[in-house]
Amino acid sequence: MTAIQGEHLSLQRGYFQLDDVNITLPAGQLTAIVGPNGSGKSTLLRILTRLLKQDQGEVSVLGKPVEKYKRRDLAQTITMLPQMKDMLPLLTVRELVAYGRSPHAKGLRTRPTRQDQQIVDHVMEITSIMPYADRMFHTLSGGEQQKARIAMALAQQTDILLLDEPTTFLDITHQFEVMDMLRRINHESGLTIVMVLHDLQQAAAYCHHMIALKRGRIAIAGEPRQILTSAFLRDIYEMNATIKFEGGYPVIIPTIPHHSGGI
Ligand SMILES: Nc1ncnc2c1ncn2[C@@H]1O[C@H](COP(=O)(O)OP(=O)(O)OP(=O)(O)O)[C@@H](O)[C@H]1O
Repeated sequence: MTAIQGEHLSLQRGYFQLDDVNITLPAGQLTAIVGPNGSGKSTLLRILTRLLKQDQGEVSVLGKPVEKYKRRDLAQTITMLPQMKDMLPLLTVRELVAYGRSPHAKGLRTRPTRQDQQIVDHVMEITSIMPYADRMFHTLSGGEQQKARIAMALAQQTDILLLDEPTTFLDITHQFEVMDMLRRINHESGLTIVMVLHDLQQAAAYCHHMIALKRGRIAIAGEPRQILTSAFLRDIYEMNATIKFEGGYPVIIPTIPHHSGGI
């Protein structure tokens, strides 16, 4: 089953052109969208979530054209967590997570229901942020903040979660903690998770499916361990490297030119 389908998507933004992109995001899987800086990853995510309108092409979400969704129905189906730098609200962690329930509020009701509270508690448990529930969000470390933001997105209880660079700015321990957590949630609940990632090793180790963009076009898509090759790195990132699998984990070994007199 397909979670999101984009057909012949094009958009001109200044000098940048997203050019006839055809994309299929499988339901119930972890998908990585990768590609060099400025290749159009965030632009594509924003089109897929109707935050940006394409010049041409169609997007369908769970088989239904995205423009046929009422705003509230779409917010109950799909959520996108933007990059971390975009958000620093003056709320407690619990208030922030509860904010994820807003698409489910009935009428003008602003007070959370008992069910809302149970969902908020549940997502704070599974993201291990319960100990910070009453702390102000801005006092948390980067890794704790990212888990709180993910909890807020999970509280929205959508079928599809899109994350723009969920591990950027995190130290290596927190990067793996977040990736492990997302894989566990996908495995346990079948939530469709789509992430823009810069770390190709993590993308290949954790994701079922990988889509690479280059200069506004889809360069290649497929099973990450199959497509992550030296040719992939040369064609898409213009770098020379070899790839080894150590204990099943892909390791990129760059070819570093030797300069006389260097280290
Ligand atoms: N509002 C805008 N006006 C003009 N150009 C824009 C606008 N927004 C984005 N762009 C350009 O579109 C291109 C693609 O941007 P986008 O943010 O989608 O790339 P990205 O692949 O997500 O990059 P990164 O990995 O650096 O986050 C970039 O060259 C960017 O400068």
